Amino acid sequence: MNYNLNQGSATQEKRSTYQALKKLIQLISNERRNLWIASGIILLNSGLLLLGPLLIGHTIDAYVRTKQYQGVLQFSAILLGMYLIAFCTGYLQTKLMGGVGQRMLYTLRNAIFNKLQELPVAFFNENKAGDLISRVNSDTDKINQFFSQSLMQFIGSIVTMIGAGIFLLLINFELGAVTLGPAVLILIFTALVSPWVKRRNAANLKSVGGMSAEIQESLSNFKVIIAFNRRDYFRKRFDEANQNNYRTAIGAGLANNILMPVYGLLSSMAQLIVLLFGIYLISQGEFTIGLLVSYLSYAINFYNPLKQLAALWASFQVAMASWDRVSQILSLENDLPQLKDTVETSTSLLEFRNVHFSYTEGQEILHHINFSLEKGKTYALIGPTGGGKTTTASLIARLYDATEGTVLLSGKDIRSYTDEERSKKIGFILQEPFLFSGTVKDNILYGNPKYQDYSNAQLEEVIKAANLEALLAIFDEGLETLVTSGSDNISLGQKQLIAFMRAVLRNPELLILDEATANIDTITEQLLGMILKNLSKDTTLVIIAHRLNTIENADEIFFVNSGEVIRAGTLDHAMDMLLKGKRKS
Ligand SMILES: Nc1ncnc2c1ncn2[C@@H]1O[C@H](COP(=O)(O)OP(=O)(O)OP(=O)(O)O)[C@@H](O)[C@H]1O
Repeated sequence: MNYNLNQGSATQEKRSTYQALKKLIQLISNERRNLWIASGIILLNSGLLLLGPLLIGHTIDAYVRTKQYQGVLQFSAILLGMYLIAFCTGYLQTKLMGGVGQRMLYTLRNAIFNKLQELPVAFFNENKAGDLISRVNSDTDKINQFFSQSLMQFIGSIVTMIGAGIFLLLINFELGAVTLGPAVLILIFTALVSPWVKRRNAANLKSVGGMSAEIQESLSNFKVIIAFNRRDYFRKRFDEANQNNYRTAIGAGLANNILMPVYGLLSSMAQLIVLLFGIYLISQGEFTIGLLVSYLSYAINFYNPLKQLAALWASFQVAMASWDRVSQILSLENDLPQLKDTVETSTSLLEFRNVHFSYTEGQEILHHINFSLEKGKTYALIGPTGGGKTTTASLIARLYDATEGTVLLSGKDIRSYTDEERSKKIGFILQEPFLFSGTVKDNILYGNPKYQDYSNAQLEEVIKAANLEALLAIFDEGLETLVTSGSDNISLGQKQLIAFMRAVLRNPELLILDEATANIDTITEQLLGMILKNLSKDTTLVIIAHRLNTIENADEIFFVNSGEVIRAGTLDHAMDMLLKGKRKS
């Protein structure tokens, strides 16, 4: 599966705006009550707004022209009451929708974050963290802004327009038809430019994601940048990303505002038509001044919301473009599905059967691999850089699935285990261990529910029983040693020790160490060797190492080169192969 969100094919389905909107609305389905109340308020407000001109027209014709000022005062008081009700209900509606928007934002961010947690390693290889952060933070906020600030105005404007349009046609059909003529032009124009507006906004959001990715990359690599004095290089890259964002923002701004002047012009034209045609009708005795005043108000009530819609339409298009980016993530599926229980077909703890693997289609990294690992034995994977050791280990831990062939764990297809079952059986100490902010204890217990509620004293007992005591002693404050964000207060070797303790305490059946001792001094390395030796006799070890002394106790050595895994026999032979880069079948 192509997980690259910035390549068209990662979008699972091309959807119409209607379908996209329908899916988005589903997210706030539990807000039905609030939405109904808000909609009721809109209807009430629009009704009051539409009743106003009728009352004003009636007041002019019935009381102003006949100079009955008491009637004028009475109707003015009614109008004032109506405006006050509209003010209060408008406030209530803003409050309701603000809450709906924030809850939607909360749900949406949770949904994306949970989806990100479900996705496989391949997804994170293909996408930059900065772009993903921008989708989680900024795109969701754009959707929230539309829902909390614009949606009800949007609906209110449409309701008022429809109501005003009906009044215009009812009062005088001919005049109404002429008045509404420019609106038809506006509709056609809007329908024509909308896809373009959405594209401009999508390009802008993409550039915001790109800029965020640049910032993230330079911030997380700042030491290399400073050490290599490459600040100018990153400044230039950021400047390019910023310029791109500037260009696309101008494009989006223009697109978002293009409707405004057109709406303004056509709305003024409509009012001019009403005035000219209305005066003509009055001169013919078919219309009254009061009716013309009402009529003009309705025309304004029709075209003003239309102008407002032009602004709201832009916010709608931004929200839709944001939703496309967000739903792209939500519609992705993990391409490492769990198979239904399969039959046991191997007696080994782990077996690679005719395994082929490619990260990218057409570029095979592992070719036709066959080997098996037995319970309680220690295996070493050696070979030149880029030969495929980490890839082989990643397939053992099912970070990826074989493109062809099968990996069997305890005799069954590795794909038939749940993530929980598999991660319980297999421990993987990565080349670059990652630690979370917190304490050494938090990091050691990460992913280990068994000791989660243990006190420090109890945990220290467990650590002692696992022979890890000497490793913990390396940390000044023991279990309570702080690991700060980015874990810069801890050396790389110390990080590897924490990752080591984390993996050993989980007591897996198969433990993979990928260059796990590369940054550890020889004495501590010997200590780790002892700890590994004292692991349960049933634990199988897979050690990837460049330093050959690390693997001298291995029961079997595999030489991994050019995507092939070959039994290397003795350590001397393996060394010979490594030195000569010789390939042997
Ligand atoms: N995420 C990835 N996407 C595409 N290609 C990859 C990816 N990771 C590794 N490769 C490629 O796969 C090949 C094998 O890489 P791998 O990391 O398995 O080698 P290795 O033997 O572990 O190297 P080292 O000793 O340097 O850790 C290399 O050609 C590498 O470029």
